[in-house]
Amino acid sequence: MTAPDIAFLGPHGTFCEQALRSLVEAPGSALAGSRLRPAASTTAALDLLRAGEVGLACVPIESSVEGAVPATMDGLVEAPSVVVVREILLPVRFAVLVRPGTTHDDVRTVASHPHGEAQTRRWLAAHLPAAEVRMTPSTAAAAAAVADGQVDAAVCAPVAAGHYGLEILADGVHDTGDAVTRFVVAAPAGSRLPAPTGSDRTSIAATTVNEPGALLAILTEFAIRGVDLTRIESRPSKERLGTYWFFLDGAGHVAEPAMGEALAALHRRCTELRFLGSYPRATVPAGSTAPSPPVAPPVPGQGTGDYDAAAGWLTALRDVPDDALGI
Ligand SMILES: O=C(O)C(=O)C[C@]1(C(=O)O)C=C[C@@H](O)C=C1
Repeated sequence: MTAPDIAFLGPHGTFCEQALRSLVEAPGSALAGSRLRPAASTTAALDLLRAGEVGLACVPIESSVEGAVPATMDGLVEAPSVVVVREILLPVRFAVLVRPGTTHDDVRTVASHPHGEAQTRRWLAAHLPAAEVRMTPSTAAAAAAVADGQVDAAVCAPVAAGHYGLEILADGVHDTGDAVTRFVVAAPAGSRLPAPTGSDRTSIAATTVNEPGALLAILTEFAIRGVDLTRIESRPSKERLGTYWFFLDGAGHVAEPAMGEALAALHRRCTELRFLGSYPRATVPAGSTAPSPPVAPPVPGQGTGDYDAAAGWLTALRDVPDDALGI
């Protein structure tokens, strides 16, 4: 199989590119040799995937400091469907980059991605209080804008300095230490899912009727099967005010009975249900001081073996020979 082209949030020098490279350049990666194609936004990266111009798209989905990336959440539920096949956790460290020779006093404008700005807001207020802050579609787009002379400084990844011929004015810039951003790699719906590893995550998006307890009923389908929910978000359905997509991530793989049964129950219960993928749970790379996300202990009686035993018991109850006594 030839390695697929992969779109990512560009231009070159984004955290997204670093995250993707950590996957593609890992020893033995099935993606070695993939062509990486920068896209102007997360929406554009997912559009390239939907248009069939790339086989995969890597986009940021959430930050430990700033939360969800709304454009990605919205992009994941659009039609035609896509599925997440990998997640990547990347510790993020920001630098302030400037054109060579620029000093603190020269900085009148500073640009970054909204998540970059949100993670360095207090630092900027303390160190560049007079600078006007502008938003760009990515942190590397901010670095490119500095190189073009459109702004004086960018809050971005230190690697962007090499891409755009910039200098580091300040490094290790953050308001909250040990920030981690989570990225996902999406494939067209119908792609073969990664096999269960024993430590997986499944993502779905669901809509439901507006009645008391409707969301609780969804959550209950996971709770009664011992599925640890790792994230819940809502986004407007965009049809009218007050209607939402609920995005849920849970520990487990759709191929496992607990998760599979929970999803089947949601299929009966929800107005709309989108399966957004089952993929291995990522951990923060070794060497980082940032902690990996917590993992809940397994719930007794809810393992695959327990489900198999229960299914066998039920089959035996039902499987009565045709000539057996009865009424
Ligand atoms: O702009 C980038 O470099 C990105 O990869 C996006 C992104 C994000 O969406 O959160 C990734 C990491 C940082 O938190 C800031 C920006």
